[in-house]
Amino acid sequence: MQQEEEPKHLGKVRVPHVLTVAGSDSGAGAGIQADLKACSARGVYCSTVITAVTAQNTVGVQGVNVVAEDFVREQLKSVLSDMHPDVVKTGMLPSPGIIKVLCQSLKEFQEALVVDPVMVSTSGDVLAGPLILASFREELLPMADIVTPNLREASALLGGAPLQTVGDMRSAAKSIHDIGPRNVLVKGGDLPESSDAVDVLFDGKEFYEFHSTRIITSNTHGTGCTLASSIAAELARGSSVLSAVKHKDIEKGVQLKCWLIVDVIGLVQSKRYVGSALDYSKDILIGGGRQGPFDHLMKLKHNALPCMRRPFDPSDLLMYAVTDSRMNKRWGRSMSDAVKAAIEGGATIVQLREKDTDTGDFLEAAKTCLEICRRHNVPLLINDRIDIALACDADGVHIGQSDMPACVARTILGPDKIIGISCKTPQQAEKAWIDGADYIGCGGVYPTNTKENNITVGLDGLKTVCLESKLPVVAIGGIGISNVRAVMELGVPSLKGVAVVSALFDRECVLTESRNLLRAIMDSTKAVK
Ligand SMILES: Cc1ncc(COP(=O)(O)OP(=O)(O)O)c(N)n1
Ligand SMILES: Cc1nc(C(=O)O)sc1CCOP(=O)(O)O
Ligand SMILES: [Mg+2]
Repeated sequence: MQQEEEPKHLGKVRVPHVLTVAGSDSGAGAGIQADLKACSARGVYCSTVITAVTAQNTVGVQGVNVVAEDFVREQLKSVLSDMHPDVVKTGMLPSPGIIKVLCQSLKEFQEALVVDPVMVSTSGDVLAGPLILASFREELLPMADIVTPNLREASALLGGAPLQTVGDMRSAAKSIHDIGPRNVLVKGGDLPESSDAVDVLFDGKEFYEFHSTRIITSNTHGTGCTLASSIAAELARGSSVLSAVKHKDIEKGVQLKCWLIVDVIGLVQSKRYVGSALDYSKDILIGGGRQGPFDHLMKLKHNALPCMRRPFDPSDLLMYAVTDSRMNKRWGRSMSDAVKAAIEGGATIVQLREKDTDTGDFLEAAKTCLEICRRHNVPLLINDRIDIALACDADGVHIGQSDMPACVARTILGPDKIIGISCKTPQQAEKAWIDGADYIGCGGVYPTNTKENNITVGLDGLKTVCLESKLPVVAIGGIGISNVRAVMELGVPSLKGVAVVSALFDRECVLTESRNLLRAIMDSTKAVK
């Protein structure tokens, strides 16, 4: 009997999807490249139909090569007929013919439409002439769910009178609405003499003003594309929210403008996102021109810090200092003072293990500790708290068997962060390896007062785990200057060092204890060789 074929979509999740129809920017600050990054940052898939290839950098636009209309049609057909995006977002549309082709395709497929009427680049280069303007007005705008002109574009769409006040923006929004789009967002980022940035939305009935603090930066290339893409992404994500809101309100018998609610929320979120990315990117340097790109994913600076993070090196586990807030309190020192002293005494890796510190205080202290660690090229891990590790961009986390599963932590933290897992058995060590951990902590080697109800595995238990482990091992639990030799002299290659809490931090002078312990570790490793 022939087996029935399993439906291809079974068990798969459909993800929100924006198609951008725009030009490529070789400098990657605007255009297709900005749209891809913005959608990715907002958690939405982005497909691309390229209308033109520009030679462009932070100085300006040096050249434009328009893609043939037929080939734009072919790209549109490929994406729309197969991938069914939720929203189409347009950017640079360099010829009336391309606008016509796009409008024909959109009529066939009926997706929601966000139009960013790109006419003048932020460097001042004109990207669309009068014929294109006419096509925008006559063909594309009447189909748009939302159009997002800046002051110059709004002025161009309406015959050229400059917009100088919020009042002018309101009138312009209304006049553009008369052309046919359902919503008009006039962006006032360039409005003269205003301390905050004001955007005006008109939905055909009411005006909404969105105020945000103006961010003083020259890294603004691609802001318009990014905002429009982000709005498209929010719309793509919101299609299910929309039906949920509708359903709830029909049940309550309340009349609500559902589309607008979703859209206004989406706009606020989009503006907030662009503001955060601009603020983050104020001090990044890419290119020598007047207007640089910004960092859509807000990650680039991490790699540019003076002490760059390096890949995990198992020999970092040699003397692993694990902090304890109660001990620091007892001895009247801050977390960062304790960390600094341990590092100066030779700690090769640090873990912040703070069981009773408030989240806000923990985060601030972690940032300070991270600066110290980066300066000394010592990795900093956070115990249990993946949120804190992410928030301060620590080098990784240490988690136990009852904490978040390591494979989930790996998904959240990505491939570059260090993940350590506590293991007491070879089976746990095997699972840690499968789950993508970088090292395991094995203990308690000796009884300890630092961790309540901790099972002691002894030197034998440690040795068994080390012999089976495919990952490097650090020993923990009751280890100090008096017994470190016995641990290190097990001489199993996977055993890379010892992790200690009280032997360093429940002492008067962390620096002295660290130096002495390191000397003892070094002596015992020499003895093993
Ligand atoms: C290096 C190292 N090894 C083991 C542990 C213990 O982690 P866990 O089992 O999650 O217990 P808590 O530390 O969270 O009490 C560790 N922290 N570090
Ligand atoms: C945090 C921790 N984990 C352990 C384990 O066995 O997994 S023992 C332990 C406490 C270690 O503190 P001290 O060095 O003061 O004994
Ligand atoms: Mg834990």
